Amino acid sequence: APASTAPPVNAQVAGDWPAHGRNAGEERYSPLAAINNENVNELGLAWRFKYPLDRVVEATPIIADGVMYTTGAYSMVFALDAKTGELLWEYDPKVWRGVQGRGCCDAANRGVAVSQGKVYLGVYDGRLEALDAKTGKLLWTVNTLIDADRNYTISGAPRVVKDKVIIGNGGAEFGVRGYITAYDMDTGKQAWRFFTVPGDPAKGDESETITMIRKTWHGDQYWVQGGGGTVWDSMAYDPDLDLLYIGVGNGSFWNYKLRSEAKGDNLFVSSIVALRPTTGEYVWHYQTTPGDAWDYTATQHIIVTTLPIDGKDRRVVMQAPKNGFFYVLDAASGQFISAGKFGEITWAKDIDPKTGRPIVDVEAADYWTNSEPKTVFPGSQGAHNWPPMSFNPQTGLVYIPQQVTMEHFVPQETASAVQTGVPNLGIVTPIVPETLQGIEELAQIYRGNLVAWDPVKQEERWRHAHEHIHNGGTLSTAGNLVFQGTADGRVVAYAADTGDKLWEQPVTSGAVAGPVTYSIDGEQYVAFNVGWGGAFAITFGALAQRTRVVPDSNLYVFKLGGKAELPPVKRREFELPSPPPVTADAATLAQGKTLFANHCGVCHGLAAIGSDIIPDLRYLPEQKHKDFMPIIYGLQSHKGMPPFGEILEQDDIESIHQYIIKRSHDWRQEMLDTGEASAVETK
Ligand SMILES: O=C(O)c1cc(C(=O)O)c2c(n1)C(=O)C(=O)c1cc(C(=O)O)[nH]c1-2
Ligand SMILES: [Ca+2]
Repeated sequence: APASTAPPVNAQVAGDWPAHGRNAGEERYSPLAAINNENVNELGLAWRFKYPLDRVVEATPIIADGVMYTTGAYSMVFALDAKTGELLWEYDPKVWRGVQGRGCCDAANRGVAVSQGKVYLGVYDGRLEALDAKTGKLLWTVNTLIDADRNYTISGAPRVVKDKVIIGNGGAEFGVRGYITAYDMDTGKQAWRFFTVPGDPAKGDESETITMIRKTWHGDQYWVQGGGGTVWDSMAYDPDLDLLYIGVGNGSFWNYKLRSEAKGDNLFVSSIVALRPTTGEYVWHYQTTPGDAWDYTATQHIIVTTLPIDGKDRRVVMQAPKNGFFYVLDAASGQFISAGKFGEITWAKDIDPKTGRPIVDVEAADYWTNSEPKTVFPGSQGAHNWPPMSFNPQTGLVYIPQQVTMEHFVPQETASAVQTGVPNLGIVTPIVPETLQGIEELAQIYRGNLVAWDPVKQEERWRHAHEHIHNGGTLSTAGNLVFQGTADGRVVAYAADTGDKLWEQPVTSGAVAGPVTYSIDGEQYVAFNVGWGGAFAITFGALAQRTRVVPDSNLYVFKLGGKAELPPVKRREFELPSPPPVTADAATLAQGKTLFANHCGVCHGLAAIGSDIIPDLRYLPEQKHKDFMPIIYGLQSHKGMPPFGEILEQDDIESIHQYIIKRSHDWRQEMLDTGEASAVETK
């Protein structure tokens, strides 16, 4: 095996899944082959763990010394006997659920890091915590946030590199300044902090790196808004080069003109940056989308491995960011080696092989210069989002949860000020169709694919089409297998070389997380976290509801000949809602529509179409209509409904309520007209 398969911790234990991407380079490849393309159809359930909350599950479990550590919504941690599924301990960081309003993308958590008897957890509200791996007892906690008034959240998994534990955060859709911080893994004492974008010039630059990148920003607004560049998911480490690679997110505002007068590259937005893990010192960067204006984060999974390039083994960094190009870079220098289109792209024609810069299609994608709305591929969900890919050194292929997305970018003329709990993009909130027919038309475009990509030739080897986008991450093994869960609630195994589908099992909900494999006492297991949620599932409910999956979050562990009973699989049936009458006039409804889009749609679904993980407001029961005002004022903040009392006036709330009622009637009528609903009237 190439050097890159040496895991960072528990190096000797081939059967473990000791770190987020299994090894330091995060290949998500396991050398285990007891389960293989010959026998994978004999997989049966070994055990299952039911999460207490039927909400989003994005975690990659860690398996070390026979224990599995996984997380559910609101950063809750569960330690399970990896052989039996017995719950050993659980830890609830008691996140105040109302902080949900500060998150763009659901109460997600992508898992913990485990090292030397400690479990490290990034908490949704910005804490980083260390727990005793044996007992789950809290050992230390630090607040990683620099500004309590800004909308920072943590969804990502911390990484342990040498003696440091490292974590970033999210929030670039709201207006924050991105950074990443390293803490001493024993004490939690801060070791270093690396800002990804420049801050208030009056306060001075924190480092020469900040002075360097400030030259790529223009105007006097970028730092007021925060600039973005959040490090909300990917990191990888190369032990030989001693480099930490971080994936940096989109700019804030999205709108390039409002953010930086449509000038400059805006470093390190949408970049991969290499740092010294001991000091946080800058080493190199590669920017995938200079002057990003489309939420083209480069936070997607980073893999460090060795590839044969022009006949010579070369250490490389690979990424398939939202922007649709697959990149191979030199791991030591960041030098551009090659790129290929793995997604549907209209924003750029190609990458200039000499400079490594994209050739932007101004006509197709520039919505800011002439304030002209543009429809651009990919959209903000990306050609690939956070669900991790995997690299199999045997086939030489990367397995990408690819997707086709697009977006109508409608620019705002003037910028709004940052406000707690309010997204702030510098564009009009994305529009989705309100009618079933419109949704079906859009759904013909929004498609997911499992793509097997040859990173050396930069070409596709095979693909499987999925009905929906936002499918799960991938795992590849020495058993010539690729595993992936799907948005419509299946877990599937494919042959890694040919792509033949070999095994499939329906499960209780949509699967978005990356699966893992491990072995105990000579027996191999494959684990899938299943729990529908995340940005697409909640915000784009119009499309996401088509999967018909219901919130029913479980961790499924399979083995050859497993005999445990699978729970019944239910799918959503659309019933007829029975809303109260609409009493508002057209102008009030129009106002309600805009307010809903700006304040409610992120969680309850644009156009008030929800996938019912977070309540689908078209189906609000009578009592909730009665309590509408107190709920908006915080009556249910303990359940995740943020208080909007300081954000919305009573008239605003009334118009939002009327708009929701109107949408409920529209839906009811469509159900009747199309015969879609199961004929039952609901109360
Ligand atoms: O810019 C950011 O700070 C930020 C943060 C997050 C997050 O923390 O989950 C997401 C995104 N952006 C984002 O653009 C995105 O598409 C996304 C999807 C998800 C998810 O969990 O499904 N999170 C995020
Ligand atoms: Ca983003």
